[in-house]
Amino acid sequence: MAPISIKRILISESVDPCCKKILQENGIQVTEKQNMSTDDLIAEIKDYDGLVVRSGTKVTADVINAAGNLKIIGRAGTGVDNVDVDAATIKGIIVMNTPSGNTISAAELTCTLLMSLSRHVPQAAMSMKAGNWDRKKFMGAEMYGKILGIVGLGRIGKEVATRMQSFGMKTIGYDPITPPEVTATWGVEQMSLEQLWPKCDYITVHTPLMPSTAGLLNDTSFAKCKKGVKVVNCARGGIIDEDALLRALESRQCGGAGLDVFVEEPPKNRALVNHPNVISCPHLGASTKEAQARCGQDIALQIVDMVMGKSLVGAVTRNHNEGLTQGACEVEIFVNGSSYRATGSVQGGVPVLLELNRSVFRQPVSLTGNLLFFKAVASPPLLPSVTGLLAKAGVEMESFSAPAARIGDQWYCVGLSSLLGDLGALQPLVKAAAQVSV
Ligand SMILES: NC(=O)c1ccc[n+]([C@@H]2O[C@H](COP(=O)([O-])OP(=O)(O)OC[C@H]3O[C@@H](n4cnc5c(N)ncnc54)[C@H](O)[C@@H]3O)[C@@H](O)[C@H]2O)c1
Ligand SMILES: O=C(O)[C@H](O)COP(=O)(O)O
Repeated sequence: MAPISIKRILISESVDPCCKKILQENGIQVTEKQNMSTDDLIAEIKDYDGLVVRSGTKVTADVINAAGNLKIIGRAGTGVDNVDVDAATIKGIIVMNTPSGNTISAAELTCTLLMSLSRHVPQAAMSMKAGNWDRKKFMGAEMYGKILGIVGLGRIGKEVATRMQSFGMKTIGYDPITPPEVTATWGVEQMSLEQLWPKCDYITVHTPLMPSTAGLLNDTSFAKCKKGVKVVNCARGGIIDEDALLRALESRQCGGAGLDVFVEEPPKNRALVNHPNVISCPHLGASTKEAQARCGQDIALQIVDMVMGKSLVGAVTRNHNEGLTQGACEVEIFVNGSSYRATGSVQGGVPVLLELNRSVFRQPVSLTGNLLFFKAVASPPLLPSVTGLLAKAGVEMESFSAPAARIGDQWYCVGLSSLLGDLGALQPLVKAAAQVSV
C-alpha cells in the first residue's frame, strides 16, 4: 500500500490517552475536542487529515463533505453505524474500526445484565438505599438449567455463550453466517429463529444494526416467546423494537429487559428506562479501562501503519469504483511485502471474502475473527495435516473454507481460536501463508 500523508488528527471523543501519545510519537499533530455539535464539527473538520471517534460523534455526509483534507476516519471501537460509510467511500476516505478491542467488556456487561435480571440486583439495591428491607418482593430465579438464546454468534455472542455455560445455562442460537459446526464447538446449538423463540428463558442479541436486524424482536416474535422471557440488548438500539418491548413488558409477555443501547441516545422517551422491570445503562458496554486502552492503541497503530504504507488493518470502507450495488469490490492488500488481490462483498451486513488471488471460495468466507490463509495444492491429507499442526500449536480450528477448484495451487482460509505464534511450522504443508485478526 502506498503511504498516506496524515499530519493532523482530531479526536472528538473521550479516547484513551495512549491513542494521542502513539500518534504524536509518530509525528502526527493531535487536537482533542469533545462535545462538539455537528455544526461545530463541520466548521472544525476542514483543517484535519484524520478524525478519531467513538459512537457519540455523528459523522454525517455533511461533515464528510465539509472535510476537504480528510483521508481517514478511525473508530476506536466496533460499530461504525455513526459514520456515513457510503459518503466516506464516495470521497475516498478510509473508515477503519478496532472490532476486537471491546469484545470481552461488552460480553461481561451482557452477562451482568442477564444475572441482574434473574436476581433483581439493581432494584433491590435501590430499595435498600430507600431504607427498605424487602426480601419477598425480589424473589429471583436461578440461571442454572435455563435456556439462553443468542441471536448473532460473532465475537461477543461467542464470549457470552461460554461465560453463561459456566452457570449451567443451555445455550442455543442463530447466525446466518457463522456455521453451526463452528458454534457447536463452543457449545451453541443453532436453529432457526422460529424454533428458537419458544424455547428461551432469556434472549440476548449480538448482531450489527441493519435493515435485516432492525426489529428482530418485535410484536410477532415476542408473541412466539415463552411468557415471561427476559431479554438483553447490549448491541444496538432498535434490534429489539422498543415499542414492542414496552408492550410486551406491560402485558408481562416479557418478564424483564436489560438495555445498554437505545435507538436515540440518550433516550428522550423514558418509558422503557422508567419501567420497573427494565435495567438500563448509558451505553457502557465498552466502558472499561482495558477495552478503552485496547481500542485507543489499536486505532492509533492502525493509522500509523497506514501512514507508513504498511497495511490496511480494520478498514471497512467500501470500494465505490467496483459498484457496491452489485455487491462485490476488489482490493489489493500488502502484508509483509506480499501483494494479495481479494474480491469481497457485504452479505447481510457482514463483510465476506469471495476470491483470493484467483482462488474462488466455495462459500463466502465471513471476515471475522482470527483468519489463516494459506496456498497449497489440493490433496486428501491436506486438511488432516493442517488440523494436526494447529492442534500441536494449541490452536483450535473454528472454520474451514475451501476453494471451488481442485487443480493447481489454491488458497484456503481457516478460522482460528487464536493466531499462530509461528507460521513457519506450516512450511512443509503450504506454499504461502498469512494470518490476520479481523
Ligand atoms: N454496548 C456496547 O458498548 C458494544 C460494544 C461492542 C460492540 N457492540 C455491538 O455489539 C454487536 C456485536 O458485535 P460483535 O463484535 O460481536 O460483532 P460480530 O461482527 O463479531 O458479530 C455479529 C454477528 O451477527 C451476525 N448476524 C448478522 N446478521 C444477523 C441476523 N440477521 N441474525 C442473526 N445474526 C446475524 C453476523 O453473522 C455475526 O456473526 C454490534 O452491533 C456492535 O456494534 C456494542
Ligand atoms: O460499537 C462499539 O464499539 C460500542 O458500542 C462501544 O461504543 P463506544 O466506544 O462509544 O463506547
